[in-house]
Amino acid sequence: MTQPRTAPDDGIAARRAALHLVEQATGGQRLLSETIGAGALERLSPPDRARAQRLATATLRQLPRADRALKPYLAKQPPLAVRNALRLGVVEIMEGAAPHGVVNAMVQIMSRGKRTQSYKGLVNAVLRKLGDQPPEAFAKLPVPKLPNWLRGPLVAAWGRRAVEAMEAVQAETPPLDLTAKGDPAALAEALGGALLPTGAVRLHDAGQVSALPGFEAGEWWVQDAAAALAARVLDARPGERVLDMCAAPGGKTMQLAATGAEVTALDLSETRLGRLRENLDRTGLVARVVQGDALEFDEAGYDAILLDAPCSATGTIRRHSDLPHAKDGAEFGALIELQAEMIDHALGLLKPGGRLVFCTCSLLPDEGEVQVEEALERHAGLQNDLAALERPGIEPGWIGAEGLRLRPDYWAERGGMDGFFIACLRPGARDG
Ligand SMILES: C[S@@+](CC[C@H](N)C(=O)[O-])C[C@H]1O[C@@H](n2cnc3c(N)ncnc32)[C@H](O)[C@@H]1O
Repeated sequence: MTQPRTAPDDGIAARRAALHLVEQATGGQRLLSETIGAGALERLSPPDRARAQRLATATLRQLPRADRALKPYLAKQPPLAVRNALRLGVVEIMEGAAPHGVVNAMVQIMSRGKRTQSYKGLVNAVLRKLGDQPPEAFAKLPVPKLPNWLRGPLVAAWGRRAVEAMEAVQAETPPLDLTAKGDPAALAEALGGALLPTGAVRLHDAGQVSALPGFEAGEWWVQDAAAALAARVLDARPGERVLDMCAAPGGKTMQLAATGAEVTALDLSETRLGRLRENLDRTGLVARVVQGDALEFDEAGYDAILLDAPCSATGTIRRHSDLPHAKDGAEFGALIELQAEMIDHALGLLKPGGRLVFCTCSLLPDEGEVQVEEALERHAGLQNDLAALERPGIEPGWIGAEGLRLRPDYWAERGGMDGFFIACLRPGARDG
């Protein structure tokens, strides 16, 4: 698939860009963030960029349903670029787009590519037939299942019914969650959103984020309701020295800075720190930004450290539907080792009486509960402060023996939440 063009059109540029993203995920095992980071959407207008991302994410979310819907019409599989065009087309139709517009756009896109032009008749015929189907036919297709490499460990950890409930939430377009810089109730009212019990503001069908009121003025930032809880558990106070150890792009840094704490935001990635700086500029919040490896950072004496460690990100699949297609779990072992090293290093940077909040956006106990169990074994006197997890809106049933476990199927009727694990650790006299 060639790079997208920018001229105003009938959604052609956005759809071509979406196809490029889908092709990279399904054929190149590249996450959308990686393809976008490499400049895939740079030549598009902001609305087309948002549309391309939305289309690619929806297509990857519904891929198994699209394949089922297409199967009766395909005697043999066409090349991947054509298959992905059919998948994208059928998902748009499933989600209520006018079939003739989708068919015309896809036929045009096929006719522009050397490898695809001979398939434009097939694309035309198949999408027209699918466009004639009643929308209920798509709604009855089975809920997409997670791939076996991930489903197996999740069923072992949480049980089959819980995983099915997570898959049902992951099959839906997630709402947009915002964290307010000021009063969340006022923000919810201004944007017509719902104020969640934990203080996040939830919007359904929000559209292009940067076009929402208050974005330019930095009155809020996008942050999943579950992700927002880690900084709440840390409960930073004005004047405290706080280290955000893996900080970029800065959702939690902004929460910490908004408390009046003296925040240092550390991250290995200069590119991601660029986004953190933009976020601080937009919101007018202040933090000291440091680029570096957390394991080599040796400035000690912090009152509190937030360690939002690099992880499998398996808790974020409802927002990042590319992950199950682009990943296979091969690198998770190395991440689990890195998380343990980071916990040990962070404990050594706390001042006596300090606290470490460790969190990951993972559904795998190896990146959450097991990390805490093993840290307690490695560090004599280390305390697991479960009382710190009792924050407004956090349901008692979410708190386990090792920490706060959040899952996509919690608040399912409200649109779910990302999977997260959060724990608050306090070194004893013999540790730290
Ligand atoms: C889960 S993300 C952090 C999200 C961030 N806390 C937020 O709320 O916006 C993990 C971060 O760890 C960073 N990272 C990975 N390895 C690192 C290391 N050795 N030292 C510091 N940061 C690292 C990545 O660049 C990434 O930005």
